Amino acid sequence: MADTPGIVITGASGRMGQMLVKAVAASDACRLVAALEREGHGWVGQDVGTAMGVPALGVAVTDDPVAAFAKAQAVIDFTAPAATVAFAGLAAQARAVHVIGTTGLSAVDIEAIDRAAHHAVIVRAGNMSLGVNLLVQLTRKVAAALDADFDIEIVEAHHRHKVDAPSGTALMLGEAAAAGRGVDLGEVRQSGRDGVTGARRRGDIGFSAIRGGDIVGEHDVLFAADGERITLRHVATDRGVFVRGALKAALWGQDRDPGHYDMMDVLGL
Ligand SMILES: NC(=O)C1=CN([C@@H]2O[C@H](COP(=O)(O)OP(=O)(O)OC[C@H]3O[C@@H](n4cnc5c(N)ncnc54)[C@H](O)[C@@H]3O)[C@@H](O)[C@H]2O)C=CC1
Ligand SMILES: O=C(O)C1=N[C@H](C(=O)O)C[C@H](O)C1
Repeated sequence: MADTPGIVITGASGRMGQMLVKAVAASDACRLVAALEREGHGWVGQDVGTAMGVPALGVAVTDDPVAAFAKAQAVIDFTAPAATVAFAGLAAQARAVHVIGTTGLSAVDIEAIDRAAHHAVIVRAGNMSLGVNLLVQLTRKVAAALDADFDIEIVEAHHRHKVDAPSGTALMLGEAAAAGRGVDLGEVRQSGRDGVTGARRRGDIGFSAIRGGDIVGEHDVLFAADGERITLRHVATDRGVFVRGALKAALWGQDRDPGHYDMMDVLGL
């Protein structure tokens, strides 16, 4: 239907991109208006459905973000940091809602996204699933209830293709644990122990990353004290949980005031 929001999917050939293209094309609540890939990608110019090996969807893959965003009310973006920063500026110029799932963003990247959010709605989260966003809240509460006798360790596991560590989700959980404890994560973050590291520093928040096979995404927050342990765990077995969250965010963002939002805002948590 022409009056539903038009959506662009960036990184259309990616693991998330392909699932998002299919979900938008199948939805009654929005329309697929463009599928974007990087310049030189073999899919550019082909129908995105045909390229994915499903029936044609009547949308050719493009490498022109300006033309694609001009047709859209929302851009759903699971690509890579440099692309996402560029898309934030272009989506803001087009006044399209920009849903950002990309992880591995630096502090400088996030500042650039903040600037774009003065002009348009941006919803950004290292994890779009309902379950993880609830786990973030639980982590903050448990960390606030316990003192530093409980060592906090965050363990994440992902597929062999993932390029960033710790995962965006692990960092969300670490930020929540630090906030619950009333400390700055930057002061207590401990990533990548190797060699003679010395004993654990009281109050540190540790991160460990496992990479292998086709693991979709698993996160444990461990609170370990003398004589007892608590583990909070989320296991994603299907990327559909991220797709559902991203579509929800794209629709939620319509007619909102410009700003940099997250999935807590979208889910009302
Ligand atoms: N927030 C969340 O809930 C989730 C976040 N992610 C994040 O999303 C990102 C993508 O993940 P995957 O789909 O597994 O990766 P992928 O590598 O399968 O897909 C990325 C796609 O982006 C495309 N791309 C890169 N630069 C581009 C550009 N300049 N213009 C257009 N397309 C470009 C690539 O060609 C590729 O097709 C990662 O940062 C990942 O951590 C993944 C799943 C859930
Ligand atoms: O790269 C992935 O696959 C995922 N990335 C996100 C992250 O970095 O936390 C979310 C999810 O865990 C899958």
